[in-house]
Amino acid sequence: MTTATAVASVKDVSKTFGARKALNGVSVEVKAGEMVALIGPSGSGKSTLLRSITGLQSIDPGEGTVSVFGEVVQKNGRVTGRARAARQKLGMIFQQFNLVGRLSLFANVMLGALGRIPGWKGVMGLWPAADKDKAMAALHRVGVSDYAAQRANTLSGGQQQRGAIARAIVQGAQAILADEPVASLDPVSARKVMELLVELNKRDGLGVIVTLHQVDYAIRYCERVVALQAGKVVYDGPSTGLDTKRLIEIYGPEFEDAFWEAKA
Ligand SMILES: Nc1ncnc2c1ncn2[C@@H]1O[C@H](COP(=O)(O)OP(=O)(O)OP(=O)(O)O)[C@@H](O)[C@H]1O
Repeated sequence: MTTATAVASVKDVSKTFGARKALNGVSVEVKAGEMVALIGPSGSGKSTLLRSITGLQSIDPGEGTVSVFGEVVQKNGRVTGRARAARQKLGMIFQQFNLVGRLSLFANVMLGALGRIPGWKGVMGLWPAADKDKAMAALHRVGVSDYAAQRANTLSGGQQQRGAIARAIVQGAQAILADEPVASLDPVSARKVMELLVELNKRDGLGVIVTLHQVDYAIRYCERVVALQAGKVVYDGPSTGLDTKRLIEIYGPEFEDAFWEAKA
């Protein structure tokens, strides 16, 4: 049953690329305040599922629907007019950070507020003082306020990713959707980013959906895990329920590679 407070409600969603079904009848609901890891072997459909929720990827025509915070954002294979407003409630974090490299970290974080600032003011740098304060507070919170004036492309990956999280905070996101947020980071930076996501979930009540290559992180940081295999949900339950047998079933020959940090 769909609840109005669900961050995302995905019902019977398929997505076909040519002859390949990236998603094959997927149904998942993530409630507000949950922190859910999406795991599965390479090509199992994790990113496609996340992109379908954000409306960046249209789903196959048919019965499948995607709702975000109670608004239907995909129906009959089409992204609806509600998707844009719903997306505003989602802070998106990507593997490659998606900051504007030539802009300062501060300006990048201010871009999170752009949805609320008339364009010309944003372009001229005439940010309202309250938003500037908010941006600095967000940078401070994620631990990179010392780098506010530095160009984003001169920052380390971990600093950039924390900046991207600050941008989501300034945006006023009610949930974070993170696609492989730690895949390009060293283990220490990766842990800091995962701890930040946990903190936003536990302290601020933000829903978090995070795709992860490394099962270690899913088990350590997320209470619920949804595992995909060839576009189908093959596990949806507590991370504590993922024993070796299950993981071998999910990953097959890639099983050992899924424990990236343990081997490092
Ligand atoms: N735009 C596209 N065009 C064609 N095929 C695509 C496209 N996007 C995804 N696919 C295919 O859909 C399947 C699922 O891809 P997806 O990126 O969702 O998997 P994933 O689980 O996120 O993989 P990875 O862990 O390697 O990032 C793959 O077979 C992929 O090649």
